[in-house]
Amino acid sequence: MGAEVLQVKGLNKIYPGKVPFHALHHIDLSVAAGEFVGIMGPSGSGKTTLLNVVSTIDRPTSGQVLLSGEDPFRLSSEGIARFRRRELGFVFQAFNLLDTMTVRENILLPLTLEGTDIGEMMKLADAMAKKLGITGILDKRTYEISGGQAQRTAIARALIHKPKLVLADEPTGNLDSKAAGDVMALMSALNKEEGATMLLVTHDAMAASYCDRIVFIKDGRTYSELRRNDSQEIFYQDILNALSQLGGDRHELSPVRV
Ligand SMILES: Nc1ncnc2c1ncn2[C@@H]1O[C@H](COP(=O)(O)OP(=O)(O)OP(=O)(O)O)[C@@H](O)[C@H]1O
Repeated sequence: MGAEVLQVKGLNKIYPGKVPFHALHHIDLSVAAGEFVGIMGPSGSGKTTLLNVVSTIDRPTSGQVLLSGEDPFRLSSEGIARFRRRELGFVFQAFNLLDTMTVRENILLPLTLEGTDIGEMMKLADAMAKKLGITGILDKRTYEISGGQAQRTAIARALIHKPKLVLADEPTGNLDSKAAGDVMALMSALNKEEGATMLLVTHDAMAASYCDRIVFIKDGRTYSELRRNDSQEIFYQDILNALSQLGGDRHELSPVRV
């Protein structure tokens, strides 16, 4: 593990409104280079809010978010957009692929936007597709592929430009358990082999058990933390125990969103 890729310091987020809502209270969180960290907590605890602020989609009310020591919120709005495109990779529950494009074109999107040389792009796409086991579908359109293949495509797109940090919001939320396990195993392999630093939000203890460390949040505050020391099976049990201590009813901790 290297230097810290992400440092969140004393982060507060208050949603303004007739009745302002204090969604995050003084969050401190660090993610080291090469780490794979999961964020878990009951529904409404602030996980998406935290991910939105870390990903520069939303601004902190106070406190700091540093990515490799740099505060992106000091940039102009155009600068923030460029920073997000270059330095971050995103994987969403709904895949967010462009369905007028092929799998290859989707994977290449971050490089196309940077104007990378075409020959270089093709080489990178082929190498990334091989790692994710999607070489055979590179010329298909996204409506011709399965959910698991769509998420692998999204992961390839998130990693192709070697971002500093990959942010994943419920990446297994739309997948059956077999496809979810395959996708998490691939994310874990890319984390280990490529040294990709990853931050994952999930309700799913199975998905979380692929992480190195889980940070639990409750009511907008960090509540506890678990590190994986033993086998994945033991870590999975530890996560289930921590979730039951965290409280919330079964529905709130269920992987099914309504
Ligand atoms: N734009 C907004 N304006 C006002 N309140 C908001 C806004 N977005 C979220 N909230 C509130 O902030 C709290 C945290 O929401 P957030 O979506 O971050 O929770 P979460 O842990 O991701 O929940 P879930 O697991 O259900 O997605 C909730 O009480 C929510 O109602």
